[in-house]
Amino acid sequence: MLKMAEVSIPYLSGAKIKEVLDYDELISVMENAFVKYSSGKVVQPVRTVVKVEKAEGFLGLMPALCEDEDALAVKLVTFYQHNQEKYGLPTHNGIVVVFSVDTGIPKVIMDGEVITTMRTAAASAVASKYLCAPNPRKLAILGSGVQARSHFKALSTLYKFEQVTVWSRTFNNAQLLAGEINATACETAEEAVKDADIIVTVTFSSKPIVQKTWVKPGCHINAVGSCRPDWHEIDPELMRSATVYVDSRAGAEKESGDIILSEAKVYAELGEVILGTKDANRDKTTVFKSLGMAIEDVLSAKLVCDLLLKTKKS
Ligand SMILES: NC(=O)C1=CN([C@@H]2O[C@H](COP(=O)(O)OP(=O)(O)OC[C@H]3O[C@@H](n4cnc5c(N)ncnc54)[C@H](O)[C@@H]3O)[C@@H](O)[C@H]2O)C=CC1
Ligand SMILES: O=C([O-])C1=[NH+]CCC1
Repeated sequence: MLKMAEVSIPYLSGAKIKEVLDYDELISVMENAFVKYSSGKVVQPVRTVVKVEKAEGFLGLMPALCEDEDALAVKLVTFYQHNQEKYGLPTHNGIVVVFSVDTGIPKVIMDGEVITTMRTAAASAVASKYLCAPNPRKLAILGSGVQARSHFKALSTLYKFEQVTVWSRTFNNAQLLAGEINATACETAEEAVKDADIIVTVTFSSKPIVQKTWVKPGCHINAVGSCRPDWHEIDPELMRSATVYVDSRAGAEKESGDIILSEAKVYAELGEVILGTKDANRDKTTVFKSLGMAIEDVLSAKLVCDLLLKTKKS
């Protein structure tokens, strides 16, 4: 067995990861991540976040261990909301470091951007699968960045939508995305969400972008932005009147402005619904408040290792 000083740690690029990951497989890996988390099989402290005042950015430290899955890793991720407009760079960047559970020696370092992009959308797909009413016809996407695109792809693996609408702060960006995915660009968020069966909120807004009176009763909302305690994307009235599901109660209580500012009650973790210990209120308006969990990254990274190491050997 090699000692740390003798190890040369391989690096897997985002391009390599993109070649091997697909949404079908990731959706089932995310389902397992939620189950393992909500059955107490995961050691995962709430994310440590360092604010980078100068750039209005944040660095998040996200470790997790799941002995059942022989998986120990940490994601280090930055979210710098002005990167795109200032530098033409992605707003989320990072790496995942995978360790041997047995020896604690780092095995692989890999890009964290592609994993973040894809696993977040796969997580929302799992939430939609369990929480939305049967046969959703209309999808509304609020936001037109990286997650807007990945959510469209992930949700399209589960559903054939008759109508997809896009709203973005800048109408031109909504049009651009709508052109790519054959959707309708809307001038207002109200118009976009009208009669939608599934709504995805994927912006950096710190103020609500969707109001209770605009949404069809019984719709399902994947609320994916607003990962700070003083940011929210969803109208507090809507939060209080919906059945609210989260990825992690501990994370939601500390990090989610949508929950903290509205004082909405969390009904269940998504993992509890999958386990069957909490109901999926499909006939009611449901919100899945996603903050992102380290175990999602850890199990995604394990999948990448399995796929790429297998590919290498054959
Ligand atoms: N829950 C989770 O696991 C994850 C959540 N996120 C969050 O999802 C959101 C979207 O992420 P990406 O698509 O990667 O970012 P992005 O930078 O690619 O896209 C952001 C979108 O938000 C819009 N936007 C920015 N400021 C806005 C404002 N004040 N009002 C309305 N729209 C605004 C931009 O125009 C753009 O359409 C972010 O809040 C991000 O932190 C991202 C990764 C994981
Ligand atoms: O889970 C994650 O990686 C993130 N959640 C919000 C910003 C990044």
